[in-house]
Amino acid sequence: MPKVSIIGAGNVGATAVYYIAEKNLADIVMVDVVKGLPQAKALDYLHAAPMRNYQVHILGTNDYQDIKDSDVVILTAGIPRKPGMDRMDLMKINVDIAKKAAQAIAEYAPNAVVVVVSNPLDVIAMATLQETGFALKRVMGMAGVLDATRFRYFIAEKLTVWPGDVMAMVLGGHGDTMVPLPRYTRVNGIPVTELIGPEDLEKLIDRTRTGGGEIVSLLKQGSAFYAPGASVAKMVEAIIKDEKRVVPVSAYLRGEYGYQDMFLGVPALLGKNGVEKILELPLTDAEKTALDASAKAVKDGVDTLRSFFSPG
Ligand SMILES: NC(=O)c1ccc[n+]([C@@H]2O[C@H](COP(=O)([O-])OP(=O)(O)OC[C@H]3O[C@@H](n4cnc5c(N)ncnc54)[C@H](O)[C@@H]3O)[C@@H](O)[C@H]2O)c1
Ligand SMILES: O=C(O)C[C@H](O)C(=O)O
Repeated sequence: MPKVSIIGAGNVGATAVYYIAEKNLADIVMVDVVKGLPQAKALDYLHAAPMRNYQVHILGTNDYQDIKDSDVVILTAGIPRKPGMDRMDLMKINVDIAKKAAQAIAEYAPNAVVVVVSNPLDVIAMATLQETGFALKRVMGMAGVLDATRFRYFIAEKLTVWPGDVMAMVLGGHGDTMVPLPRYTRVNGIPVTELIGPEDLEKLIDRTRTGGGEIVSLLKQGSAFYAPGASVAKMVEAIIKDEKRVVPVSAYLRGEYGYQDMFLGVPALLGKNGVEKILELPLTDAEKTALDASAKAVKDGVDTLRSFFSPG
């Protein structure tokens, strides 16, 4: 049985456990700094095993050593935002948490593929890559799967069609500058641009961009976790089953789309080795301009990250 470890047994971490266990994908280890929390959640899940036919084991622990030899490690440790906050406002606290987790991952799970979830996503992915020293393709961020499923849902709701029939692509950083791409979005093969007019489509794009924020303002404290947990499980499945799925992933770029030395959401082929290939889509001038703006927002975040660690 493959082994998946989830650092952070909060809302996203524990929800990802649910989806992974429901599909019997892997043995799961949940690590958290809060004493008793991961143990209680693991036990609670195991109590459901007879009814839900779980064949996987679930361990809750405060000891990073238990992630030993994991195939995949998911990093969800960190604080979520509150209404009025931008994801970048979480950087200082979450970078420190991510660095500690990354050191433990490098020590105990040196062969793992790492999926970063903590925000600001594309910046924390960079910090995790630096701290683990892992091969570039073995560290990635989860964002595009979530942003695309939101776009898919909003389109399906508008058209009253089966949500699974909508396939969408969202590129860029995981912030309000993300770039949903209607030209690469289809309803069972039909371009969405044939089915929804430009004005209505623009409204759905805006709602996708601010989809996380909409939930933050409704919840009042904390952020989304059901769809994020399901997005994590989809990526875990693609990796451990070596599915070679094409999904938007925050991947380290070395010149793709014209960007260097940064994580950004791009379509990628996901398999047992991590990000096995980055697919470069032809973009119109308007799409590229929007992606440039999104990349700039991420780059500014990475510059801030560097300033935290520069001497003086
Ligand atoms: N990438 C995305 O699309 C996406 C989606 C949703 C949430 N997020 C981000 O994920 C993060 C977690 O969100 P959440 O709703 O689960 O928050 P949460 O507060 O419910 O859970 C976070 C957990 O991390 C734990 N933690 C803190 N420091 C730790 C450490 N050093 N080691 C292990 N565990 C530690 C906390 O005790 C807590 O249980 C936030 O930063 C949030 O912004 C990202
Ligand atoms: O919006 C947030 O802060 C959490 C997450 O990034 C999301 O998109 O739901």
